[in-house]
Amino acid sequence: MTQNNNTSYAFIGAGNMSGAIIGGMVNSGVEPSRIIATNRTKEKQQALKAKFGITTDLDNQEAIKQADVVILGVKPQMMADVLTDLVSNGADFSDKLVVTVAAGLLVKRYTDIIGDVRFVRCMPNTPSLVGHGVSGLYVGSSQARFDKSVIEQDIQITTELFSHVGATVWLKSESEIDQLAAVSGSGPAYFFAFMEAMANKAKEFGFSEGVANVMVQETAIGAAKMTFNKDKSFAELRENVTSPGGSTAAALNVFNNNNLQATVNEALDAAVTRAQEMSKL
Ligand SMILES: NC(=O)C1=CN([C@@H]2O[C@H](COP(=O)(O)OP(=O)(O)OC[C@H]3O[C@@H](n4cnc5c(N)ncnc54)[C@H](OP(=O)(O)O)[C@@H]3O)[C@@H](O)[C@H]2O)C=CC1
Ligand SMILES: O=C(O)[C@@H]1CCC=N1
Repeated sequence: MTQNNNTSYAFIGAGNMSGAIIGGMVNSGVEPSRIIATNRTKEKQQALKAKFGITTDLDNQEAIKQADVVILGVKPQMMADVLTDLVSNGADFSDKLVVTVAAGLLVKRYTDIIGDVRFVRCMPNTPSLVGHGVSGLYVGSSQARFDKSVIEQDIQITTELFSHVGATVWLKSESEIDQLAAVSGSGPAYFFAFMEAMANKAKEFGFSEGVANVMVQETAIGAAKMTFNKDKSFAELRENVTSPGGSTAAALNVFNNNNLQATVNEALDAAVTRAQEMSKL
């Protein structure tokens, strides 16, 4: 099975992450009738149906039956129970490509429950919704039992799927997923936290909430867009804003005196450590 205009997708668990991927897929032109989503509570499903026109009226078993690619989008803590329940109720993954987006769960944890099926681990991020996602991808070593051509096809199908919502990065070892997650998986939250802090200070200066938000939003998107100019590194772009002895230099000195790089290093290391801990739970 190569991905084509008929490939169908079932998202099991339609929360924040699945919703972002589904939205990004539909926005990039994937036919909504090829996308099924299930969720434990019905409100989120109904919202996705209303917004994107996808199919949401099937239960997990029927959704899996009808799909070529099954995307597992429940919380890591729930994954084993959800899969055990599916298998004990007869779910058959043998002709499916199964893709998980959960953090901190090793491939073996899945294949121990659902068997040695065709399997890809993905670490996406929520900017998938707006076509600027980053998806780290890893084909499990248990895939060694499949023909090289099957694995290559699965790599192609998954690359095409996640290319609909942004950039794809194939990883050579499963441990790299935790590192990629610390950068791009969790990364949007770091930028949101920084934006929140800047907007709070702008309001403290006396700007209205609306003006504070616009200043921060436009600055963030403008700065991000400028980094796609391949002629200039992040450091050069920073230097271009920073007049020697000027006000930007005064602000950056505060960040540096508070060890910005060391703080970022410590935060990303903490994310990796937590993902590693989760994989052992
Ligand atoms: N959010 C992010 O930025 C990222 C998340 N991830 C991964 O994505 C996964 C989902 O995270 P996120 O979307 O944030 O979490 P959410 O809680 O938003 O989504 C999980 C969804 O799964 C549903 N669910 C639970 N049990 C079942 C079931 N038996 N059948 C169908 N649906 C079920 C929940 O329903 P209910 O409405 O009842 O709670 C919920 O809507 C996690 O494994 C996380 O590690 C990966 C990268 C980034
Ligand atoms: O916080 C989490 O566990 C997931 C992984 C990356 C983003 N959200």
